[in-house]
Amino acid sequence: MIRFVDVHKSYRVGGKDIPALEAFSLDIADGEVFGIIGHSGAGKSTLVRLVNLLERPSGGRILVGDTDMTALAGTALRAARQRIGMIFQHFNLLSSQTVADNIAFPMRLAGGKEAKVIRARVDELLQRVGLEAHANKYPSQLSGGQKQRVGIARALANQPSILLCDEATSALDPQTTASVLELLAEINRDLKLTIVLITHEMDVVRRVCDRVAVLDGGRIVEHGSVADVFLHPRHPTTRRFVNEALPEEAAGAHVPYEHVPGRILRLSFRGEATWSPTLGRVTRETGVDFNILAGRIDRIKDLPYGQLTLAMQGANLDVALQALRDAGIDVEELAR
Ligand SMILES: Nc1ncnc2c1ncn2[C@@H]1O[C@H](COP(=O)(O)OP(=O)(O)OP(=O)(O)O)[C@@H](O)[C@H]1O
Repeated sequence: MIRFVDVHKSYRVGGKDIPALEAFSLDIADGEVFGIIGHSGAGKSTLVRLVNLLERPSGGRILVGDTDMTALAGTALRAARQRIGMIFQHFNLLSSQTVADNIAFPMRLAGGKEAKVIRARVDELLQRVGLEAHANKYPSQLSGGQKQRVGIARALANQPSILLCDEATSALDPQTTASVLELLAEINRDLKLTIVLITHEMDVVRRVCDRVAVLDGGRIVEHGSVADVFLHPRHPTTRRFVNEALPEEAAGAHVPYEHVPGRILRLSFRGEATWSPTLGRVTRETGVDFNILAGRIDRIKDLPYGQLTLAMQGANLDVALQALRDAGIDVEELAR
């Protein structure tokens, strides 16, 4: 568990304390992939760097498991940091060292391991990130995606229980982003490692995260399961992020409703409900008519979901809507 208790952070700039993060409390559970999304300057990097105390909070406490990180210094802090791996947007690899030496670096730094143990661990990590054939190359000979894989292998070297990802896919093209996110999801599943991932893209959150916090101007404005936040964003900032990932036109938001007869409703289906013919059954049983204005089926991490924007009409419409809700479908009225 990573626990932030009433944490806040200011930076001293020109003799003044400028707040970067307002007081917040947040729990991140063991083994989850937790996303932190926000625009530039929202405080994401500050938040993630508080976990391993690369930044010290101005107030409050940060607990990692039973350890109060804010109470640590010196050797104890270095030991605690070894249990927290980190990857970066620009990879931060040592350009004069080979891939294998970059991966071995944190183990050499920590000390106490024989060269052959380090070599075996490097081989294992190269295999995990799919870079067996590149051990003796230098970072400049690798693609961006391969560099980030080296960054991931290096972050895992000392068998951390937490992996912090600071905009880890922001410098990568969409296809490479997808493969790096897949690798992170696999690592989370196999190693039961907690991942804290910061990003400015909702699509990254949708693909890999279990829960998400939305940061705006140094405040957490919304947090919850990705399915809840993604399908029912409440705060305007969250809505903007979701709309960037799912352009509103695709959800039917710009259909001129005034010319469409009936009530305009958005139905959201999750999991099993995505595949069952509930809409057909309910409309048949209640004699309600519907017209599909927009729709999609996709996944939020491993959860299939669907959203349909419908114009519905009929004397039994309220009965039909209740039957849909009873079947576990979220029903939102967009216009009457
Ligand atoms: N070392 C620092 N000294 C002074 N101010 C800082 C420092 N680091 C960050 N800030 C300020 O704190 C606020 C939050 O910055 P932070 O880097 O955490 O945001 P961010 O959401 O990660 O943005 P980006 O995506 O651009 O990195 C910003 O106003 C920034 O200017």
